[in-house]
Amino acid sequence: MPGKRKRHYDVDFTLRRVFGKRNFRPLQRDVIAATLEGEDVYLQAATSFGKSLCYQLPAVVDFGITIVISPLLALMNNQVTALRKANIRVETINSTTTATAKAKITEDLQCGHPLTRLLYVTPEYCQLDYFRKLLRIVYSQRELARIAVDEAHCISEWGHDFRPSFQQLSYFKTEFPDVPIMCLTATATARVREDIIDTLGLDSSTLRFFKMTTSRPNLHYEVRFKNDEDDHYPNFLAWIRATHARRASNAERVSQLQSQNQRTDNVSGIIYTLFRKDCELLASRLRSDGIGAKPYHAGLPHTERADALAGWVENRPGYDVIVATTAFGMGIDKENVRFVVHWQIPKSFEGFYQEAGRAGRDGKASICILYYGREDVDRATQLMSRDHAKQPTKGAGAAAQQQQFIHRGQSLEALMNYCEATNKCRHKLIANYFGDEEVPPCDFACDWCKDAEALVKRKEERLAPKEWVSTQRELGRYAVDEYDC
Ligand SMILES: Nc1ncnc2c1ncn2[C@@H]1O[C@H](COP(=O)(O)OP(=O)(O)OP(=O)(O)O)[C@@H](O)[C@H]1O
Repeated sequence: MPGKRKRHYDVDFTLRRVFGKRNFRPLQRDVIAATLEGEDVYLQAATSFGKSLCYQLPAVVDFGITIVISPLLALMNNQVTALRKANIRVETINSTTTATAKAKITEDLQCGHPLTRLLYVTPEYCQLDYFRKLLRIVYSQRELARIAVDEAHCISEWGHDFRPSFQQLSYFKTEFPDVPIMCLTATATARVREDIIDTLGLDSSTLRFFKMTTSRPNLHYEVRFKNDEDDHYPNFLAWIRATHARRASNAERVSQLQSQNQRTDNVSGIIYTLFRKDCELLASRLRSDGIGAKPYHAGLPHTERADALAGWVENRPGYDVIVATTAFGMGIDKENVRFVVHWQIPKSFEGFYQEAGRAGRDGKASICILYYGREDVDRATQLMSRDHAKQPTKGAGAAAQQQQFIHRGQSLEALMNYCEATNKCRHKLIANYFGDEEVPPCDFACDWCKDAEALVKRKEERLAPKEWVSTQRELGRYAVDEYDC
């Protein structure tokens, strides 16, 4: 119910009974208490911290309905499936919702006292007059409990260009000033934070601000150097085969997996590529080498994508590795992802951290490998310029888009510096980028801490010289016009 509240909620009981968890993780309880008291909340915490619980649990214990604004279809469907398993009344309206299901949800909202506890929608849906009318009915009955904006960094990253609906989310504070808002993200620099707060119309003097470390100590970060002259596929294939062999030779691990009804030959992972072409090619190459791999990109039919995601989430044979463009993964919670590989430098630092963050969500050691070649930095830059060229050059949003383009360039440059760095722990480099105050632990969990000298040597041996790359660039060698992404 909107407004400042003081009511007793048995959150520990609900945590155990409904969500099946024994204890809160550090600060989850405080975040939950703040939103239940009717405060606006900003929560920034590492990937896999457990941010979703911070709005899901209040939605279950509190009166009224929680509207969750989520940017991606797969993410919504993933969360809805998980919540339904816990018998929580949750719905989603998106392009995959059937007309019958939509009519039922509408009816539930129209009565003003919805039985639905959580409703997942896109920012685009929040713009529809029809939906806003329904929200006003619920609000008039004091049953609009809270608004949660998941993956809130998308407001800043996408809202200025291809998803302008994010910019319209200030509607909630204007129309329902006493309904608490919670925004959640794993990846926001100080500038992005300000942008989020500003766009949502939140008052920073009263906003409850929770910012935790971005550190993921169980992730092992590694940069592998490459150049255009060499195919790095054999390097990856050798690595994954060695991983399979290691697992098969560990009798204890094999019997543990068997007792849990898990396949012993399933090393679940994701490979991110910048281009659709690479994505399909790589998946088929892996399959022909006996590794169960499926492609996933926005150009594939919805049914094929849904099948790839479902097979991978369920650990089905033949679906161990997803080869995806960035259309995959944000917010997806699959616990046993043992590796995330970037086939070339991703387009932004935030994207890199988010995607790497799909690994090791069960807390077990997992590896994040980034194949870095200087030639690819040029390709990523060109891709960005190509996206930018599609934006209108005049009109109200043009200046903001120009600014956004500059920020994207800075983010890519920061990632390039991360890859080139041979003088600092990778966990520390990530923490620096996101402005963490704490120094992250790294127990030999990065290539620099493991063996700095060997890292320097590999870099010298494998990267193309800067001068050579710049000459090739001038010759237009790295044009990406033929790529679809
Ligand atoms: N208190 C808890 N005890 C045990 N497990 C928890 C707890 N809170 C959350 N989890 C589990 O942690 C995992 C990650 O949670 P969640 O998906 O909410 O992460 P997130 O912070 O949104 O991460 P990302 O930003 O990467 O999407 C989930 O499997 C969730 O069930």
